Amino acid sequence: MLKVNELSIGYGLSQVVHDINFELGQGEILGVMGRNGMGKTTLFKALIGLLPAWSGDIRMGDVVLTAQRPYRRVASGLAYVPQGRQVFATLTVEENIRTGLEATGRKRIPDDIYSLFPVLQEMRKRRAGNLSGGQQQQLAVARALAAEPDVLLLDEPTEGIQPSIIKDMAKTLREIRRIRNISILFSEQVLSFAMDVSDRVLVIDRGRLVDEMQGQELSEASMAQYLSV
Ligand SMILES: Nc1ncnc2c1ncn2[C@@H]1O[C@H](COP(=O)(O)OP(=O)(O)OP(=O)(O)O)[C@@H](O)[C@H]1O
Repeated sequence: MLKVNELSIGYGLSQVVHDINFELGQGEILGVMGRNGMGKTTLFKALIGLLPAWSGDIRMGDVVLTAQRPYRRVASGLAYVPQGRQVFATLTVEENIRTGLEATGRKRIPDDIYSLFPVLQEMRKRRAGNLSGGQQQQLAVARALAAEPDVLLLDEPTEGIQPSIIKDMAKTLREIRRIRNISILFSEQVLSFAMDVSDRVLVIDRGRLVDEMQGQELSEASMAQYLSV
């Protein structure tokens, strides 16, 4: 599916991500875990094309995405849920979901979106700015899924969300994978969430991938040195 080879990224003269290599399998849920400032957001922005790669490449199957604009990457099957959600506060829920259709040329919201997120159907005429944090996160995921991606990128999906809602979100991601059979890459610091959803986890430390674990190997003990637990 998504393949990242020797990827380096930075800002100005300062390099933040160093020579990252990984591959996301078909239908796999893969986590990138690390503390604040380790380079997770930088990596995700480069994957979707909001930041240029300094070197290395990003591929979807045989298609090289590295120099493509974000909308081209969406057309190639990537979709991105940014950290902090960034829904359009003054647009309605339904209008927000429709913005996810733009790169695809399709007009119809896929049928499974409102069954995955019934609360969004109830609130589809409300302005997104009036939704709770958890509902906005659902909306951001729904908007990304409207593009019918093969790979869903989620940057710190639990940030600012209540623990009870975090459990629901883990369940929803597994359900999305079951229904759509897509691959999911997420970044995280919340260990319980990663334990709930991941097939596998990569650990990022100062911009380098330093460890890899299967989901069942995740524990407070195995991750203590990498997270603030
Ligand atoms: N626009 C920028 N210009 C310069 N340096 C930046 C910029 N954005 C981030 N950085 C630096 O890059 C490093 C990695 O930041 P990044 O946001 O990717 O980390 P993160 O792991 O996503 O952390 P967080 O959980 O806080 O979002 C940090 O040292 C940060 O200060």
